[in-house]
Amino acid sequence: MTILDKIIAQKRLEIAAAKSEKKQSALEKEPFFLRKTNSLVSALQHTEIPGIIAEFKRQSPSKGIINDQVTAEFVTAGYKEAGAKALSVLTDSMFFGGSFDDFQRARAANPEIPMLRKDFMVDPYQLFEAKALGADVILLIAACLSPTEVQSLAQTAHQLGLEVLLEVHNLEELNQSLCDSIDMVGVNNRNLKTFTTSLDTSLELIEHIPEKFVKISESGLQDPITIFQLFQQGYKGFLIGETFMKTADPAAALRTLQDQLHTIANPLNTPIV
Ligand SMILES: O=P(O)(O)OC[C@@H](O)[C@@H](O)c1c[nH]c2ccccc12
Repeated sequence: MTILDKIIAQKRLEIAAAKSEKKQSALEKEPFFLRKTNSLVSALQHTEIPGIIAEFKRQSPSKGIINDQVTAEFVTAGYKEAGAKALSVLTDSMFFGGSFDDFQRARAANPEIPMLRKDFMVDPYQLFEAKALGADVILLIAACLSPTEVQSLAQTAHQLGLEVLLEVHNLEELNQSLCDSIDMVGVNNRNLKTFTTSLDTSLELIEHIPEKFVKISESGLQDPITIFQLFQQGYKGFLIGETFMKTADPAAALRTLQDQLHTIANPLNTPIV
């Protein structure tokens, strides 16, 4: 059993429990359910420097605890202030230490920015949950869904006004799971079996992703020059968690990266004396 299998098995148990506690019809009555969402596609489409999607991530199966000293509202408000184009907040508790509470606190602190509910989505009920939490975007991971499931979850997400980010790790997943109902393709540089990250994944897959999808590179990103190279290859968004979260002040780490990206994009923009 791979770690992904374990995560999905646990997720199905959690979903069954959640359904018996709160019906889908009750989720539809929650205050955020009818909220108009913020578009990640529009936020990334016309960006002149790499668009950073800054993630709030307390822990991961590969690294254990990354940061347990900070709150979601403090970090995400700092991320926005530092120039993040969007936020990603983990809601999986068992493996990533996230929670609905983290998501809601981040949402309340940042009403105007696109927010991704980062979790393992396998059931339409979770899309209703995402909407009720105030999410704008959901993630569908090709490695744990059949192509038919990707398509039907993506369609339901669209009916709820949520945008869809499809995550792939290799060409096979890309070819099998890509469909018209998704908005963005995220290439995950992390191999889910070995947990190692290789940016070659992003470099190799880019030419196979049709023009119309906004492209996002995910995981293991740190170096501004590399991020800029991927941007020049066609990636608009960059999903970054650990690089920021492993520091005492994640928003300050993002600010440094944003400054470096601006300098690379505009090297002559130094004051003339
Ligand atoms: O912390 P990193 O290496 O910057 O990676 C962020 C993000 O890409 C990663 O958390 C992630 C990508 N896809 C996922 C799916 C589930 C949980 C987490 C993830």
